[in-house]
Amino acid sequence: MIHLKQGDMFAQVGSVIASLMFVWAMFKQYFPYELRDRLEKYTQKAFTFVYPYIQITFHEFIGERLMRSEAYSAIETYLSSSSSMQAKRLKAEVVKNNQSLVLSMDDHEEVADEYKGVKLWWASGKNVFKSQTLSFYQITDEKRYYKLRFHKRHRDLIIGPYLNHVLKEGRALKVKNRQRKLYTNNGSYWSHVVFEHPATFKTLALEPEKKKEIIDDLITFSQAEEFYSRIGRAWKRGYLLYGPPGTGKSTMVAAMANLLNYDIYDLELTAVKDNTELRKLLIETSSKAIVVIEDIDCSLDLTGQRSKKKEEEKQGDDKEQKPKSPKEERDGKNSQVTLSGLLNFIDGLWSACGGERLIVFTTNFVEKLDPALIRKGRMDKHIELSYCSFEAFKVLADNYLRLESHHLFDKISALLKEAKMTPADVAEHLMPKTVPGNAEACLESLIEALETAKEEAKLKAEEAAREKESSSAKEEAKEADNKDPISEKEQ
Ligand SMILES: Nc1ncnc2c1ncn2[C@@H]1O[C@H](COP(=O)(O)OP(=O)(O)OP(=O)(O)O)[C@@H](O)[C@H]1O
Repeated sequence: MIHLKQGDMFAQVGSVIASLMFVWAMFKQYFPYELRDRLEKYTQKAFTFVYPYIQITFHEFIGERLMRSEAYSAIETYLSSSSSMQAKRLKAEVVKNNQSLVLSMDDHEEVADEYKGVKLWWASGKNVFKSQTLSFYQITDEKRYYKLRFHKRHRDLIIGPYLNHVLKEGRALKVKNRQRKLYTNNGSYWSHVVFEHPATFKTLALEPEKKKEIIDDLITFSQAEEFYSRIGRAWKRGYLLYGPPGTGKSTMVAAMANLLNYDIYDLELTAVKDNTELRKLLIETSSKAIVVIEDIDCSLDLTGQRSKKKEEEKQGDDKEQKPKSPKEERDGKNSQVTLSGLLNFIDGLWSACGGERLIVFTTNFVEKLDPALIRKGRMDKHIELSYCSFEAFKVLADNYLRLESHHLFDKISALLKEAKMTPADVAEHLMPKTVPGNAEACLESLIEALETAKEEAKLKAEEAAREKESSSAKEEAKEADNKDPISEKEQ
């Protein structure tokens, strides 16, 4: 308490001195130059001696390119929590898809803060510049700043731990309030929309143990900044999601982003001209992001590029390159991104810029991918998403029909073991077709579809067995024909 009163007293002394300084600034021109210089030197000394406060200014813009300062915006967010309680004039900003309001102090307001029993003051202000005159209009430019004032005896505490605390809190609040984005690239530029996919791990149809393992892995990653820096690795992790179409690969990417509160950069590789453009796109991604390349096997002709190249070299294939067909052009075969460019994108020197990034590839044909692309260290975790199991079905039944058990579940469990059906197909049957929904009708429709799928699978298996039999009979006949007639005679 005494401390705070002392602080207030100093603040008053400070403001008297500041007024004197102002008067001095007005009248100093009437003094001879030499005297003025000396007077100024001694008044500065006296001022710092009497005025016991340190003042730090944080400008809104920094650098030659006038980038918005990260520290300024973290301070702005930090102060939004305390200033809304104290300041009388506030600015309002709507965030999170128009669902919440963030208040911050308006220009020329002052609020007090306290850290470990030490009081300090934050003031907001702005400088207005008249930059250009355009016919009748005067263009003005505003540059805002925050000023932090504290007693000089607390210098070490404020410059070190307190400012770190402000920046950390401010960044954390910003992440909490931010509206997440879904980016896509148009050539070498990212454009975005607000990311609003509702998928979560709770709604994802997957075996519980597998789900838990993935969630634990993701959370461990997101909290492992220190670990990654200790072991000297860039703070990023690669996920390869593979499996047939409709097994939830894209849904899982959305669930990952929702779990970790990350943005998604959906990279359309076929629209990227070359490796340089790819690197530029990578540099422009922020941290706390998932960079996803969907259907990587179709994106570019990267599959087994190395082995193909070797084969060509062996054959001494020096044929002239054929002109590309319109389909090839459309499919992005005109992109000059190479496998090595993509490998560099994943774990080259540039990949460490930004940090806290997941790189996710999805594919239906994992066996087609070049092993170098998916080796551990690049794609650290390989996750297979497959046909719907009974455990996965139970998640869908709970989501779609609010059913935890039903007398038809046993039948469905038995059928799912024999018939292959993707979660997407199962989900389609569980979609209510009437209002109000009829759960039993949905389950029966699923059973019917599973029985058909089972029948089809049986027919396919029989046909495959017949084909195998006839081809081995053909092989045997061929072998008999090729047998040496002399050795046969001898026998
Ligand atoms: N495991 C799952 N859990 C919940 N819903 C799923 C799951 N798999 C598929 N679905 C549903 O099926 C639809 C298609 O799924 P999704 O696009 O994620 O599959 P995919 O594996 O990415 O397919 P593709 O390989 O064709 O891109 C989704 O809208 C989702 O509702």
